[in-house]
Amino acid sequence: MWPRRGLYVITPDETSTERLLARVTPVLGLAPALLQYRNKLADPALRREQAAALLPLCREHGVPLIVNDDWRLAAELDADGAHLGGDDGDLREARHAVGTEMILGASCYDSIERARRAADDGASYIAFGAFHLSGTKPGARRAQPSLLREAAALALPRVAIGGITPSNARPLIEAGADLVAVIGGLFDAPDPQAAARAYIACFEETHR
Ligand SMILES: Cc1ncc(COP(=O)(O)OP(=O)(O)O)c(N)n1
Ligand SMILES: Cc1ncsc1CCOP(=O)(O)O
Ligand SMILES: [Mg+2]
Repeated sequence: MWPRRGLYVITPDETSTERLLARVTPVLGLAPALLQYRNKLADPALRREQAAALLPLCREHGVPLIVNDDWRLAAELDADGAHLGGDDGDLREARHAVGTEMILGASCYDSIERARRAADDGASYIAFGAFHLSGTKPGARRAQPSLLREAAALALPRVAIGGITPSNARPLIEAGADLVAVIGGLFDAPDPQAAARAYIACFEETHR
């Protein structure tokens, strides 16, 4: 059973596999709930290489590896899961193909309807956001924290994403975020490991 609460680390766009591993390792050492491999600069061969390189590292630290966008690659590599957005294929088809064990996350943006559909189609978690302006994805659709409360009825772990920092994470956790997914707040920080500690502390200090 994967952890249903805590920090969800997403990798930065990094074209050097060596540098990617060096950047991710200190954060993995803090045992975040999940790690997602996401790289919008990589071609298919580099994506395969980098996801495959992250897998043993994640296993060593006991952190489930989620592959962004591509459930087939996740299945092929025997990763722990995949994250699917609106342009990343059919969730129901993916669930049927990968079986019940694999973690399949779904982007629901600002839509409770989308979240209901994702729940019906076999999502393991539902992700909402962006809640704040994201430097990584400045054009991302924006969502309100009240959506996290509304989504409690779906009884799936709720992920908040988009411009989340240790300073603005607490209200989202109070509103119902079980996991906070972060790229820039970690990897643009001068000390990503210290930043990861600060996010983890938000969960320890915020009770619902
Ligand atoms: C945990 C999590 N939530 C949302 C997203 C965004 O997925 P998507 O809308 O497909 O956008 P890209 O990440 O592909 O740019 C995510 N990756 N992870
Ligand atoms: C992939 C994605 N989807 C909505 S915002 C976002 C980027 C999240 O990165 P950051 O934590 O840097 O805002
Ligand atoms: Mg996607």
